[in-house]
Amino acid sequence: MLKEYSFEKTAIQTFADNVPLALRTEDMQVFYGSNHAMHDASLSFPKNQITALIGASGSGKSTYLRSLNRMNDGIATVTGKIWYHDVDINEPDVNIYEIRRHIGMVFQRPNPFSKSIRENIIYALRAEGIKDKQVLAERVERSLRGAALWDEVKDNLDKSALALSGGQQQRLCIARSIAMEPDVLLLDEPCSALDPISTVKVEETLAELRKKYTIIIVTHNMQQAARISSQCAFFHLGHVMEYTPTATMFSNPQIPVTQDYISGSFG
Ligand SMILES: Nc1ncnc2c1ncn2[C@@H]1O[C@H](COP(=O)(O)OP(=O)(O)OP(=O)(O)O)[C@@H](O)[C@H]1O
Repeated sequence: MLKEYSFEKTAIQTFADNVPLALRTEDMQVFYGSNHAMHDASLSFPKNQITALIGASGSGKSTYLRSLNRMNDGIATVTGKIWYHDVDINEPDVNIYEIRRHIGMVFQRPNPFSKSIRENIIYALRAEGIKDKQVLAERVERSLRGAALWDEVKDNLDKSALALSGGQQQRLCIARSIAMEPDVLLLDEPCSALDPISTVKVEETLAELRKKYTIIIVTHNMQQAARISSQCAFFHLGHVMEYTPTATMFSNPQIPVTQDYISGSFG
């Protein structure tokens, strides 16, 4: 039986004024009808770092992540503020397509379009009005290199994306996201459908991408969170309970619920 923990006792780090932030939420609450799925989530995400969101199934990690680029529009009611630079992107009048250009998302299951590798990358760019062949070719190469896929596919860009392995497809989805040159990349358990070798490739890719992008990743895999993230947020039953440097979370968790989760008592 799951112990009851106090939601009053949390350990949430904030950052000094001189730490540049890519994104910040203030008192975010999410409701699916009458289900209050996320309570008072106030977190800051430093630029060019990887932040991992961890917690048991149903704790609200995806709900929180999806709210960051308004993917919950029409599905849930999200209140509170989501600061991207000086703009509260949770305001109804902001352009959500524009937001998603800056805050891209990669999903759990690789979901390439049923088109060629090249087309997967340039589809959205064309929709943005980029027509110049040279520019498109450069973006294809840059994005595939960024996602550490270029060497494996450069001679087969017209091959169907669906013929790639699962791990390659996921890196193609990352390439598709970074082709839009976002600032922030949200990843919802991007490795859960991948084998260990593909997982290592994706993790290496993320470590490289961090130099250019801010990354927020949901993962069930605590070893993965420990390997790749600078800070970690632990979610429990729709509450952010602890947000600390990753080394602290795994070696010296601050509150009982995190200690129990990390030590495998539940989840
Ligand atoms: N589309 C939806 N409609 C209604 N309720 C939802 C929806 N998505 C999530 N929920 C509810 O919100 C709560 C949090 O779910 P969420 O998927 O965010 O958790 P999670 O921590 O990401 O779980 P998992 O690790 O299993 O993906 C759960 O009670 C879930 O049933």
